Amino acid sequence: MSPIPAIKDLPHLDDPLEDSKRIAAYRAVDENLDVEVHKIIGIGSGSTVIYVAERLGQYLQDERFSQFVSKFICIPTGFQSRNLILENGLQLGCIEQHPVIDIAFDGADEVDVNLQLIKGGGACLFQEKLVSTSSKVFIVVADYRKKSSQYLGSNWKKGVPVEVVPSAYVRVCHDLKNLLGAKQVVVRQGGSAKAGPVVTDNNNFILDADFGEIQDPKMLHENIKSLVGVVETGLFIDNAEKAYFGNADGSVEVVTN
Ligand SMILES: O=C(CO)[C@H](O)[C@H](O)COP(=O)(O)O
Repeated sequence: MSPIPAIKDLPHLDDPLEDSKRIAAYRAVDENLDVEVHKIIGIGSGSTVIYVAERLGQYLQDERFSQFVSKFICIPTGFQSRNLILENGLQLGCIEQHPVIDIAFDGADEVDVNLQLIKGGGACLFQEKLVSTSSKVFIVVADYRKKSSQYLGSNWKKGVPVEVVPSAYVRVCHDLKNLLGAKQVVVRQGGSAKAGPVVTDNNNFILDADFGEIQDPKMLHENIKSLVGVVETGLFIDNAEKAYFGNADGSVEVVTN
């Protein structure tokens, strides 16, 4: 057993960007987790949420909190998230058994002033949305680059991620361009790690649809969702309660809805 490291005493990591992710995640956990109340915890995906799971692992090692945290059931948003839960000694659960989650933490690709989000840069958007919309409280953890300068699409230039059923991808590409006005739609590729498209944890494809700056993310989400073949969009609407943005100087900006 060892007490949770105090944030002010943490040694710097090799990369200041990593410091900013870690400080956002640690602060988000410390300020929002109530070990006596929260029992079912959603754990998102990406490089920032790694530090959320790490912090929960530290709580588990602290004798003041261990009896509570050892009983937490953590609900993953995909393969990576599942491994984070296990690697940090936390109990893994599934959303079929726990459809109501007390609190969830996840990263984001861009966050606007109203806490509307673009997510899905890691291709986990469907399960991330399932978990975040099943949570009583949803907290976003991000580094400073994710804070939108104005509209969604100002910072994240890769387009809105859209998860589609594989047999429908050509039809959805067509509809995104011709019905909804996307400037460009690409089928996300595995790159050097895989010839051909990325296949999600749900065996679907991801389309990245460039709509430029998005003035009405709610309407765009609803329009995309209405297309046949679309499983889910990476626009997370009216869901996040707070966002923690870590800065390179070690400060954290907290935005609340
Ligand atoms: O939506 C996601 C994965 O689908 C991630 O949460 C998002 O890409 C942010 O990742 P990171 O914390 O690495 O910046």
